[in-house]
Amino acid sequence: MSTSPPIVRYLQFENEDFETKTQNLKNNEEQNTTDCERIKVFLRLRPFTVDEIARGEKSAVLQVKENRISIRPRNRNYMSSEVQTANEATFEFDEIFQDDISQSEIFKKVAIPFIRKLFNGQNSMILAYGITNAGKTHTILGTESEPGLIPRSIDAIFHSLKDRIIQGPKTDEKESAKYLIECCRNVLFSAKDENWNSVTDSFSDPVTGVPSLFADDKENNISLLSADESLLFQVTVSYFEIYNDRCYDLFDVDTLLEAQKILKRGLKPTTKYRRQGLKLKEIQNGKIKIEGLHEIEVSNSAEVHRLLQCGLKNRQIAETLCNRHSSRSHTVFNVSLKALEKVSKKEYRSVFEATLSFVDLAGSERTTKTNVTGERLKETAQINKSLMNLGQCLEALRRNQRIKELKDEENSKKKLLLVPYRQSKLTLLFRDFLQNGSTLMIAACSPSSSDADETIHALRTASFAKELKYGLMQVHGNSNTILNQPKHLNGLRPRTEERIQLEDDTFRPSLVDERFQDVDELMLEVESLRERLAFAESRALLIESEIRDEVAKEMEEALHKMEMQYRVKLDEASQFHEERLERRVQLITTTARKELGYGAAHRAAEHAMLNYYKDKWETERALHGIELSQLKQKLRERNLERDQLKELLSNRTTAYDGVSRKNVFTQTEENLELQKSTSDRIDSRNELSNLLENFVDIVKRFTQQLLGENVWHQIEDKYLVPMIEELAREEDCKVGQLHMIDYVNRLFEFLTASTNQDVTRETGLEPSNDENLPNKNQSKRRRERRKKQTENTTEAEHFYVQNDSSEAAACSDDFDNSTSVLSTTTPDKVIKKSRRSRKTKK
Ligand SMILES: Nc1ncnc2c1ncn2[C@@H]1O[C@H](COP(=O)(O)OP(=O)(O)OP(=O)(O)O)[C@@H](O)[C@H]1O
Repeated sequence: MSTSPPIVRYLQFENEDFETKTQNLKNNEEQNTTDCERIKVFLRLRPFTVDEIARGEKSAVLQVKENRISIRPRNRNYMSSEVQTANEATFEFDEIFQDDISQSEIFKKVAIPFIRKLFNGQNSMILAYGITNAGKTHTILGTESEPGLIPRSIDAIFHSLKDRIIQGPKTDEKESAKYLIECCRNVLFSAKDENWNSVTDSFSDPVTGVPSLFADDKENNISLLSADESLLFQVTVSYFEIYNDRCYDLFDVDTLLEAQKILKRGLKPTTKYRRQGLKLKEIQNGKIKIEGLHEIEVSNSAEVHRLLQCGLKNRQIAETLCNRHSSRSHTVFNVSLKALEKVSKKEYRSVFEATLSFVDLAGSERTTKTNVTGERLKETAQINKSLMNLGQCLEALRRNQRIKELKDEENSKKKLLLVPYRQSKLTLLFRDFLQNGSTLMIAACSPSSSDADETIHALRTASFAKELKYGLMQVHGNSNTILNQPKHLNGLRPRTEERIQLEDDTFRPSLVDERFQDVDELMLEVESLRERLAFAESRALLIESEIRDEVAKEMEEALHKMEMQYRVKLDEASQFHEERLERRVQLITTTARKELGYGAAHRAAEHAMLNYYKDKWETERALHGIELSQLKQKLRERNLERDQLKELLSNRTTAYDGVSRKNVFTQTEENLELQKSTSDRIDSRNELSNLLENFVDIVKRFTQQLLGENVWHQIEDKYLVPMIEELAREEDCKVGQLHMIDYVNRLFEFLTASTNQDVTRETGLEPSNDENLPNKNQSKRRRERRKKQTENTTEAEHFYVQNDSSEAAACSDDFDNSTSVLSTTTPDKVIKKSRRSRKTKK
């Protein structure tokens, strides 16, 4: 069972205590000062892998002598002139670990001095650098059977501190740690990852008594890792990765929960998986803080191992779901110690805070060699860029350091190089370590000849680091930590400032450094402004799209409303027009029915009248025809009688002599002729006058009834009066008869045409084409009269007229028949004969 750790109450440092503590810590530090003067670079040569042996790879390592290594380049053309000439590249390091060195030896030589520094309140960083597949992860993390630096260091820390580890006050962060572990356990269990228990069980747990890696390791002499006996410690850990120049928290619970869901569906790459990138923020004195990074307080190494598994799982899920290649990111694992001193039973005061960072850099590789494309190419480019930037920073630092070391007036005036920390997140975060902190670099080296060129390039960069010396050793300070500074440690601030004051006696940064710092600050500000701008732009875009959506929605609603209104109006209008049309149809139907009845009666009367006059006309005409034929017959008989008398007379003349007889006969003949013509004339005139009277009477009635008073007067003036006058002038009764027949024919023609036109007007049929008709003007007048009537009529009347046209046409046909009968009874031959007879008479 675990004993509950004491609750810490933080107190302000008192100045006297602080001085004493500082002196003690400084003494402790002195023994390590020589180690910390410059960045140390170790080279670790890995053995050939199974694959390489299978491929029959040759070794690129020509020679390893003490701390020097010579590598044969694969392609000399890419190398510097020195290497080209010598056909080898030689590098010197602080120490070279051959391929047979064990993980525990590496731990002893590399990590133990840094754990000591951590206990003494010094920030430090262990950095694994090298090309891909060179053995960096193997060194930093190791495997289950061969744990690397991190698990061993954690184990060593907890083993050394044992029961001096205390728990801080309950914070949200602590709660989230428990939650994270729980989530992680669920994730791992759901993934049926059996490594979980086996990995965690293999490490020590001081509380539960699980044996430590170092429990029986007398050789390593872990007890050397001693910390001030009077101090208690709080341990926190954090884990993050830098992928495509963005920071991601590997202890992020949300991503784990998201992963948990995806795991249930089966782990497959998906575009829906999005991780929240963390922002870098500048805090006091130009320090960089990662906003939102989880720092989890831990009480035993088993807990840390679980958390480490959580982080690795998170990374693995991200790799799988984002279809990312393994180790394409830089990972950083931080272990932080807060040293506390007990001042009373329940009260503690903070002494220092320090962090040990383990950095596993992604391996550089040639894109042309691996033929990567798309997202993989972008990853590789980002990795190469950040590593190149790291190399540039190291080179710039080395050159600036050399200039400073010369202490020559002329040289010191030379322009110092600007160290490009801000060109990548990696160098920006490690700036303090590179400038001031205690750093150790492990250059992982592949022995394979196929990797020789890349190895040479990486080792050259590493060798730059080797030459660097720390500008300032910050003992017990927390200024170069890349972790967030907890608020409750504000009590340490006066002490830290005082320490910096002391350190200023030994080292005062040059004006150039200050200027650089200004530039750095400005650049950081520029970067933060850029980020704010990008955020503002994305926010503006979001707002714009929201507004657009809103406006579009409003417009859609308005249009819909309008459409509905118009629909209603349209329905109303169509209903109104339908009703109106119906009413009109009804009205027209009613009116038409009425008008149709009246029109039919009217036309029936007209028709009956016409028939009556037609019959009468026929009778009269037949009568006059008989009379005329009787007269003609009489005329023929008289002529025959005369011819007989003439023949008798000539016979008698031949029988008697003498002129006197002839003269007597001639005289008698003339007298007879005169007598005969006189008696004929008297008889015919009486008949003719009777005929004329009847005729005029019929025409008058007919015309007045059918065509009107005006037409009658016109006929009277134009035909009847001239006819009567001519007949009166004509003494010859026969000629008078012929004239009368002529007049009658003309009058018939006129009447026929007038009647046709009248009927046509009423029925809508075409008028006659006879241009010579005398009643043209009259017809026109009739048309006008009819038009006036039509204007006053309603649509119903038009409707009636059209529908009644057949009846009118039938009426017109009857009249045509009657007039044609009349016309045929007055043949042209009679007229021609009368004309001939008139001519002969003249
Ligand atoms: N010292 C060693 N002893 C035995 N095997 C090793 C050693 N170093 C590395 N290996 C093996 O070499 C392979 C590559 O190692 P590792 O994954 O650590 O390379 P890396 O540099 O981290 O690669 P990357 O940059 O791609 O992550 C692994 O299979 C690992 O087990």
